[in-house]
Amino acid sequence: MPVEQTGDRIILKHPKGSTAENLLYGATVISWKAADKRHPEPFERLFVSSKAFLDGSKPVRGGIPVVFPCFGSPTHPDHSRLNQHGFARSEVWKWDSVVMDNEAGVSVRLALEPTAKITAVYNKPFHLSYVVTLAEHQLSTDLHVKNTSTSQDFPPDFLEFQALFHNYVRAPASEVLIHPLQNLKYLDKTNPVFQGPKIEARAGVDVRTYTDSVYEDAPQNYEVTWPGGGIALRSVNLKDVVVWNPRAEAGSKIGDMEDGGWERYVCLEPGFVRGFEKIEPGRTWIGQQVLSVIHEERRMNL
Ligand SMILES: O=P(O)(O)OC[C@H]1O[C@H](O)[C@H](O)[C@@H](O)[C@@H]1O
Repeated sequence: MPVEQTGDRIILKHPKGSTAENLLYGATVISWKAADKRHPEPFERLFVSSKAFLDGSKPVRGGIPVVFPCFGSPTHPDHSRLNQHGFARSEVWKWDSVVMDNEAGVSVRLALEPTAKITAVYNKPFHLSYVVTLAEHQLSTDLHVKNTSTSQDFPPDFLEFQALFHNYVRAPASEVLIHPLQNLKYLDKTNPVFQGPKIEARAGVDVRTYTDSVYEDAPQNYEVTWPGGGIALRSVNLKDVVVWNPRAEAGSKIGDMEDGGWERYVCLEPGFVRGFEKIEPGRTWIGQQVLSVIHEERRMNL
């Protein structure tokens, strides 16, 4: 069976050998295994901390948590009672359907609607659906956000939100380079005194020191490479991108981070996180990303 649902998770298997695993909790992708031309056996492409909680008691430290409707601490009045990064990553989503099941891709849809628990902290009408698609060398995730308000009032009952895919890309963190981010404006969240905006001077961005940078109006087409491997990331409607690695400086203070875990991943997170996306009643917004295996050695010349 290309799609298997066990109690709390969904397993996708592509006929060419790649696999993915999705928890209903947070709709979090916790595993994506894919081969490349040099390694014909599929291997893990995402990082999940060995100390991560997978039982629904805490957002998963790793994989691809879905951030909605706020990124970081809430700044919008509609989000004032929410935790950091919102509720989508810490609610149990519903299984919806198999969207596609052929050589082109194996694809499933999960959904999240207001529950009493959500409404107690976020009283806005919405419907989320999340489509995860596995191809031989690719994983795509699409978040559909619908404003389900039927209000005819003026001004309209807008749904205002931020959204982001918090990808923990498994990689030798001390050796990765991410590009193209040069000349982009970014906020440096590691700096308690002056966050910016600053301008990125580097052709290839590394994470050898504690990094938490929010790039604005980015190209939505990136590569993270290291000697012997890499992942390409393309996004749609996610104009910003965050690069995060806590290193020991901040990582050693994260309770569910395994020792030295920061050496084994870089977070490359496409999102709409500067300002707010705003949709009218009845309207749907779609944010999408495609993660692709890079097959050949593609080291930047810096
Ligand atoms: O610990 P979490 O709530 O999962 O957040 C983990 C990280 O997420 C993003 O990358 C933010 O830019 C960071 O500031 C934050 O530390």
